[in-house]
Amino acid sequence: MSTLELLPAVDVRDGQAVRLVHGESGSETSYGSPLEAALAWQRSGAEWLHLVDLDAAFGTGDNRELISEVAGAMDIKVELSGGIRDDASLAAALATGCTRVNLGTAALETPEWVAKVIAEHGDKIAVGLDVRGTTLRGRGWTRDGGDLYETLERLNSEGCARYVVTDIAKDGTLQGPNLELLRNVCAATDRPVVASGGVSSLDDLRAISELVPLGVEGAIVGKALYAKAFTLEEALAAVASS
Ligand SMILES: O=C(O)c1ccccc1NCC(=O)[C@H](O)[C@H](O)COP(=O)(O)O
Repeated sequence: MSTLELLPAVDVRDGQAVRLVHGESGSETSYGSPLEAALAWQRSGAEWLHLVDLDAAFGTGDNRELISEVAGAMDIKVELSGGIRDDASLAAALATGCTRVNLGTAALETPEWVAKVIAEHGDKIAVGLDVRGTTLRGRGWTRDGGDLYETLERLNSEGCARYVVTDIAKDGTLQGPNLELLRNVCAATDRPVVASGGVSSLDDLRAISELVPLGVEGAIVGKALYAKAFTLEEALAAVASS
């Protein structure tokens, strides 16, 4: 069985590495320099970095130069997310040298553009399915954007390579991942799924690892690492032996 990939998260707001609760603007806890955080995860053995420009996601500006600096400093693969909604922001994201980008709002608001860039860029494009219940949320998770399973069916038919699935109710809460949601999404697609939101313990990571045969490829871990619930080295060892 393949090993679950781990993607430690660096979410950037106003130049700082932060974690939010339920993705809500204003709920930030700050964890200092994004570059230092990213380099620390790399030193600890990460193969991936999940890098988010929260200001771009919320429409409160952007951290484009800093994001580019962080991505450029990495020897590991980078997944870039936040505010990538048109040709200019996609070009800027890809120019960082990142391995892939996550589109969120655009998949809900400009589906024709998303179909076009999926056709052009293949597996450099993932779509973030950020849900409350089964309702998708866009614009920094502040606006409803349609039904999860209808959107998934459309994206499957357009050739979307991969989904990053977040239960907003769990995100940043250390309450454990929504395993049922992950199972349901895996049942509705044959594309790989990256789980995001709520990981609180090594047991959570072991539980997500059990979904690898169903199609879960990776897990994003944010708050638990910053809160020192476990180290990244411990997490990598836990998934390697699952
Ligand atoms: O990814 C986005 O575009 C985004 C937009 C608005 C609010 C939050 C957003 N992302 C948050 C993340 O990707 C978190 O890093 C990730 O879900 C980790 O969650 P957790 O392990 O619960 O801290």
